[in-house]
Amino acid sequence: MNYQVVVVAAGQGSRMGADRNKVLLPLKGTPVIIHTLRIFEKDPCCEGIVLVVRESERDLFRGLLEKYGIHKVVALAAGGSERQESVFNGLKSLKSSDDRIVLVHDGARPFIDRRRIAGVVEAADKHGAALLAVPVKDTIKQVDSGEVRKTLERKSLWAAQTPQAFRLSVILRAYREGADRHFMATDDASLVEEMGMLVVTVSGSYRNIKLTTPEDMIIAEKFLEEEKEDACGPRI
Ligand SMILES: Nc1ccn([C@@H]2O[C@H](COP(=O)(O)OP(=O)(O)OP(=O)(O)O)[C@@H](O)[C@H]2O)c(=O)n1
Ligand SMILES: C[C@](O)(CO)[C@H](O)COP(=O)(O)O
Repeated sequence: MNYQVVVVAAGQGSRMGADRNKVLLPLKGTPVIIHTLRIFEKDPCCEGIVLVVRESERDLFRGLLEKYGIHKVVALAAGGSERQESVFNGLKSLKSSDDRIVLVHDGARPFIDRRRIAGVVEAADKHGAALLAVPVKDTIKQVDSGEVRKTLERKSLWAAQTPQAFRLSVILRAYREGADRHFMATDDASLVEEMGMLVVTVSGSYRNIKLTTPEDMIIAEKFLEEEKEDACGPRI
């Protein structure tokens, strides 16, 4: 099933502590964001990409798209001070009918695969809203000022990933209502949940990491090495 995708790349990358936007950092010599965009560029079901970037980096991203032959980006939308604002700007830039499926994906997640993209698109077509998620591996504690307040029951806890997929009418309404009510969320599905609508999960991958801190870059380089070995066979 065809879809369009909003890819957000307008963050500060403060937890990465790099000298630039973390999605511009190189992985095996190629910017993180290009690794991410290539997946959608090569997916025949992807009808178009809206890329959300900081105004100050608009020309830089345009140059990268040209250099690496990313042709499916149909619009560059303006990033905001929070991810939620960036996503909303991206959604408003989409030219699509209300019943079509749209994905929202973090530019900092370059290890998504087409099978899982198809799975979350299909789930959104059936239910209206879906996200990739994986069971948490650690025990999660609710802590206040260094004191444990509660240990959450791990078997019901899942870590949300992206892409998150929605019928366009559903996610646009969720973002508009969230803005009207000044409801802040760290992911997109939360805004749909806030409306009391069903959101379903699709099994994600532990490889679908969000590059957030420097350790994640080390893991990402290793993932790329493995992908290269798989493609070309193990090095003798
Ligand atoms: N105002 C923002 C904040 C985040 N993002 C994007 O949302 C994704 C997930 O956000 P996160 O990992 O938090 O990125 P940063 O906000 O850049 O990181 P940090 O919180 O460490 O500053 C990233 O691809 C980031 O570029 C965005 O487009 N606009
Ligand atoms: C959307 C997300 O990737 C789901 O886990 C996550 O909430 C993004 O959080 P961030 O602080 O904007 O990276």
